[in-house]
Amino acid sequence: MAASLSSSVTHISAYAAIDAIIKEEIPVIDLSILRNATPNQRPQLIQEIGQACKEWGCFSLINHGVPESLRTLMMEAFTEFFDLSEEERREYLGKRILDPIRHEMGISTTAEGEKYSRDFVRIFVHPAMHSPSKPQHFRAILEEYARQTREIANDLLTAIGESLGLDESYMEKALDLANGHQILVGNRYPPSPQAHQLALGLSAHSDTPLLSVVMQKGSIHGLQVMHNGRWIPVQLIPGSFFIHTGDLLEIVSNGKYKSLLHRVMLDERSTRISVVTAMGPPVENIVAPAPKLVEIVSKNSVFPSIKYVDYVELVKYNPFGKSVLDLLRI
Ligand SMILES: O=C(O)CCC(=O)C(=O)O
Ligand SMILES: [Fe+2]
Repeated sequence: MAASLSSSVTHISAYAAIDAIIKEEIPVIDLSILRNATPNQRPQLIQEIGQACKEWGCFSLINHGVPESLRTLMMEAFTEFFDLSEEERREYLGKRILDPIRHEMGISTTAEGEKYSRDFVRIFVHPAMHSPSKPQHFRAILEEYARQTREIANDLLTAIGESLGLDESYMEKALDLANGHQILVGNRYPPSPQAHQLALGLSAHSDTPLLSVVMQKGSIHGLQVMHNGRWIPVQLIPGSFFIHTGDLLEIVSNGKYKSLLHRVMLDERSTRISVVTAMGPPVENIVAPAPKLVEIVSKNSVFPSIKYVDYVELVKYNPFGKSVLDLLRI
């Protein structure tokens, strides 16, 4: 009896363990299916995207249509940028938050005193296109990569709007995505042997814009996402993009889709490079909860209206050590 009881307990706990693993699998969305869906097929896909945004705030995107050759060229161009001499990169160093090209290097410290180490270059690529002048072909590659990833972000934002019950064109029109503000960031994280006692590449944060599209080089994983109170390492499917929600989407959705909290851990032996592009409305636009969601979801606005640039300034100069979304929440 005892034996059979214990074996059935083992059986149940094995299933529970499998269940836990399944539950922790980041959702996968196939963009080609969404783009080619018939009107009958679309609602199911919209629902899957909505569920991924609500439960996870992120998903892997496969069959996205960006050729692997372009992704590789973009990675190589950022790698070459980081390999330029300090002298050559100096003109972009440490300027103001709204400068079109901003480069920073080395170790930073959070408000809580946590140290983290990464080099990055952040470039505004739309509606006005900017690019460092080196390496030589950077601008052409950047322009094409930005265009293709912008199309992806905009298609997904339309679908996300639909998943919130908004009209098909709400996101595009209310947020003026055709003139939207797109940022491209190249990140380089150094290896960190245990003896250095430096574990973090980027401290826990959420991204400001609506939606982020992440690509990483090779299989050096380091990105982690907060899910149900735990940090989950992201194992990127080769060739996929990793998509996640940002603060402005949390505002537009009136709190229904939370902005994803994420961080990056350093690898003991290898340098990791990632390229992140994020899409927002034009920087002078006012961002507010969609009126329909205020009526349907809560009868109240969870957030006040705020100009995108003002939000960016708040994030940059926030002295409270608390997320700006939490400070704004009504
Ligand atoms: O390196 C990554 O995978 C993510 C970087 C990131 O979170 C950011 O640039 O905001
Ligand atoms: Fe981020």
